[in-house]
Amino acid sequence: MAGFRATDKALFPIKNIKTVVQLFRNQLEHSQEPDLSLLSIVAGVIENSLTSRSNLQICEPVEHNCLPNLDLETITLMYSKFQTIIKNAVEVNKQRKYATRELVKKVSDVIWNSLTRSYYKDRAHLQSLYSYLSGSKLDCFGVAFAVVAGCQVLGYNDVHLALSEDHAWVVFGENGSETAEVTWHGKGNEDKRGQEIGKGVSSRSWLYVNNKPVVCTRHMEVAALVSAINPSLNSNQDAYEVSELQQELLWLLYDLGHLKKYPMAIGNLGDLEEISSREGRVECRVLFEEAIKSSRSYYNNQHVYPYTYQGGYFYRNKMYKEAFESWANASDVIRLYNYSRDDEEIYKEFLEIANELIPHIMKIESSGFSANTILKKPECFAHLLRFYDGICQWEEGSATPVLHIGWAKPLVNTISKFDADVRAQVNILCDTVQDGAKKNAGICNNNNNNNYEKENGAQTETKDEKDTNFPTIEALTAACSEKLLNP
Ligand SMILES: CC1(C)CN=C(N2CCN(c3ncnc4sc(CC(F)F)cc34)CC2)S1
Repeated sequence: MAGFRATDKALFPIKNIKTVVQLFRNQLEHSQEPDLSLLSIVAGVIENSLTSRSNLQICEPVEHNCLPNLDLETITLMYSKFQTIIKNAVEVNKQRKYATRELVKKVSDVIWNSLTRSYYKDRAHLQSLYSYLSGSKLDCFGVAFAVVAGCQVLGYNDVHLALSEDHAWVVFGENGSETAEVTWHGKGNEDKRGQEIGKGVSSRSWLYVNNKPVVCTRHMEVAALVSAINPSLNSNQDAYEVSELQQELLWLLYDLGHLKKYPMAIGNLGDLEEISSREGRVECRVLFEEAIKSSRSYYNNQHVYPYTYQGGYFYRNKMYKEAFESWANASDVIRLYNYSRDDEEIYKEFLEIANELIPHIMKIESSGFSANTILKKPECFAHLLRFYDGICQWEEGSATPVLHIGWAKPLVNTISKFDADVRAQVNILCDTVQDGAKKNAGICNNNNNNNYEKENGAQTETKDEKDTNFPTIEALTAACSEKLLNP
């Protein structure tokens, strides 16, 4: 059983970050299960008190990492309140070892029906049990987390959090073989709570990551609540103590091995390290590489965010060739999915890369001041083609279109910045067509006569002599723009 033990209570009143980390360490290293409701309440109290308007007190510089007084009374009251809400609402059949779909749905209903009627769901700081217990508000992730914490209170340790890159649900039963929706997703969509995770069309959408979600252990659920800590004070400032606490807790979880199978949490830690790196720790660049390795090792390389974490890092550090490669790798992931209306988040990600970040880079690079400009590098052109090709292939076979005229101008603008002699050095190789995975007519084959069948997208490599068998880049560009202009 989990629990708020004497060794934990002895740490109160908690006055600094070091002691909060100690509480998490006690919970994580103790043989029993870490107590999700206790840790979520503690993290939530700290976050909300340091990011709420009311508390813009200037911390005593002496302590520097000063925290609001976390006294035992406050935490115990909320901890008991959550236990009472759950235990009073759900009678437990002691004989059952595993949760049933009815039980999971019942816990989801208890949380769902106790939420404030209507509130701005995308607001920050709505992810913790503190938010639920003090304001009856939770965001989409927060509802799923609260359901898992509720099932832990009832003793069902088979119920675990399953995470895609933009959604959360639960697994339960023997070997976690059952799945259930427990929260909503996106705006204006009917919630599917109680249903098992789609086997149909939706399962081929990015939202369900081709059935390769991060299925959490209890310890990884602690990593999820820590990852969900939101230090933002407003749209351009963070509360220093909150992000420092998040960084310390992520390093604790990293050292204990609980981030190994959690690419996004590793990426979060990489972002925090880029902002303020810790002595004696690996460079943030290594963390972004580890997140990619984790996705490749455990999730069949079906996750996009590890590459956009890395691409964002390269972009911010003016490493544009490397950024192009990361984004092309992200595009190689998305090309095998079918775009569905639930995939807005990743659509916006690719739209920003294609129509904001890449054009910005092209503008800088063609301003003529950069000596060793990427415009002379055929591998940069190759990465860009692979990036655009992946988005085109993403659209192919999808019920919902991806591209529209708004994509065409920046795309053609970008491609035309590379001189013919640079473009000529890019050799487009075609994979043999394989069965099974998403087949597609690449952006180039419907407009030229060569057998430009491709599976998993066009491979490109730089080659010095021009190879006449392959489509000229003009044909490719024409194909691109023709496809864009007449979808
Ligand atoms: C490269 C980016 C644009 C930067 N931040 C990104 N994030 C992606 C989402 N984030 C996450 N970080 C840890 N765990 C999770 S679980 C989840 C889905 C939600 F519905 F539960 C999201 C998410 C953190 C921030 S992707």
